[in-house]
Amino acid sequence: MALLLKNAHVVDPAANLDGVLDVLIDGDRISAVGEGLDFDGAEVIDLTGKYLVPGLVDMHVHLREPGFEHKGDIESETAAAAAGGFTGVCSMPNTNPVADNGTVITYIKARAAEAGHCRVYPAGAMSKGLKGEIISEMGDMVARGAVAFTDDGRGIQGAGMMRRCMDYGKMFDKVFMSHCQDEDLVGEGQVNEGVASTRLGLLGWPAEGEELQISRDIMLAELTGAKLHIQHISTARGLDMVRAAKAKGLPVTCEAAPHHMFLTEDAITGAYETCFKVNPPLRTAEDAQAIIEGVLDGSVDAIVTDHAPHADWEKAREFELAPFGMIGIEASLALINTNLVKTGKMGYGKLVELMSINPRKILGVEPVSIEAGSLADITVFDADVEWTVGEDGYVSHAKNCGFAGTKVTGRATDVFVGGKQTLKNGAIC
Ligand SMILES: NC(=O)N[C@@H](CC(=O)O)C(=O)O
Ligand SMILES: [Zn+2]
Ligand SMILES: [Zn+2]
Repeated sequence: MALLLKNAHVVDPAANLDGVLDVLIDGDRISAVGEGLDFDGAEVIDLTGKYLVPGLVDMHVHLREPGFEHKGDIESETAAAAAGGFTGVCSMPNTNPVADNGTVITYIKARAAEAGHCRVYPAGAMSKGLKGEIISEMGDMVARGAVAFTDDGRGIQGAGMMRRCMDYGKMFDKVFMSHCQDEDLVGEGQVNEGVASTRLGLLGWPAEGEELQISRDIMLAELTGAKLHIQHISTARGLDMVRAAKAKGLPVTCEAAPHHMFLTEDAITGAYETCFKVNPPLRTAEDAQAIIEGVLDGSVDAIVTDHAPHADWEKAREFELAPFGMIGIEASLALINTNLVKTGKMGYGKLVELMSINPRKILGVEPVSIEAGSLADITVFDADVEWTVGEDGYVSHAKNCGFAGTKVTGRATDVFVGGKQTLKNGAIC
């Protein structure tokens, strides 16, 4: 049956739209956009007062399945994505078995289709077992639907190996996404090296441990001609390197997570606050400010969450023993709305670029826009509703959110994926 979405405030810079319109969906595609649309037999959904945008995509998410279902699984974490307003996510390969071959990619896609909450665009590992030694089965993974390569969870340590991955893999025309961490320099680092590590008596994870690999990978992208995307960028200097690469015309993009913009190392007041243990670590206030400025000036291409579910018992340990990572996919839209849009720093058009248009572009997946013929992947949100992160629990299997208790404004109400509703009035369908 056709669906007629009435009276929403449509924002889509790609289609040059910013105003109240109706959207007609027929099957999995949008069939008309305009004022006062009518369609015989269509189910009508009134969206007066709400924003309607091309479906949001979070290009950095850990779904944990296969292998770490005690943290979360494809069903629970894609449902959390829908609750957060996302129509698609890019899944990271640090599962067990690692997503380093076509069979695992096929498994992830099949489980995601079965769950039906959002699209999953799987990233395949660059190296077998994320060991940084042998190139993964890149061609086989691409043939089964992998959209990008990354060893996320770790970085490729050897520059020669990274070069070989890029040289070999660039024939598939996919982006190389880099988790930048020089393991020899970072060692057992727990929190940002400097004031936080000194104050807490924890080993430091220096900014240089990230920046060295950002700089290396930019040089290797130039050497090989491969497309490079820097993951979860967290330092001012790292971002300047990306800026310089872009100015040179290199195919380099980067992403940033809300926790590296709106939380700093100062949030960690005790050695048991493991919800703030993330990789790369929360940095200084100056770094966080620089990342926000990068988002506003276009140096940061995409907002991601690096949604990283962990079990309570894994996080309820001493800082050194707890795993790195926090969840974030249910709060991301609200955090950006609250801190960047409602404060007047940017508009919804920019939000759509950062959370919808650019992620699809970087991943090379079919673009979506609010116009006839486009896939009907659509996010609808209430920009003014106030709520507190975590107060009603999470749809995610995990609770390790560094923003728990934060008052925010704005929340997704309805999500459509290929014309099928996956979130209805804030409830998972
Ligand atoms: N970011 C994190 O702190 N953790 C991620 C790994 C990663 O993204 O590098 C995880 O898999 O838990
Ligand atoms: Zn990472
Ligand atoms: Zn990650």
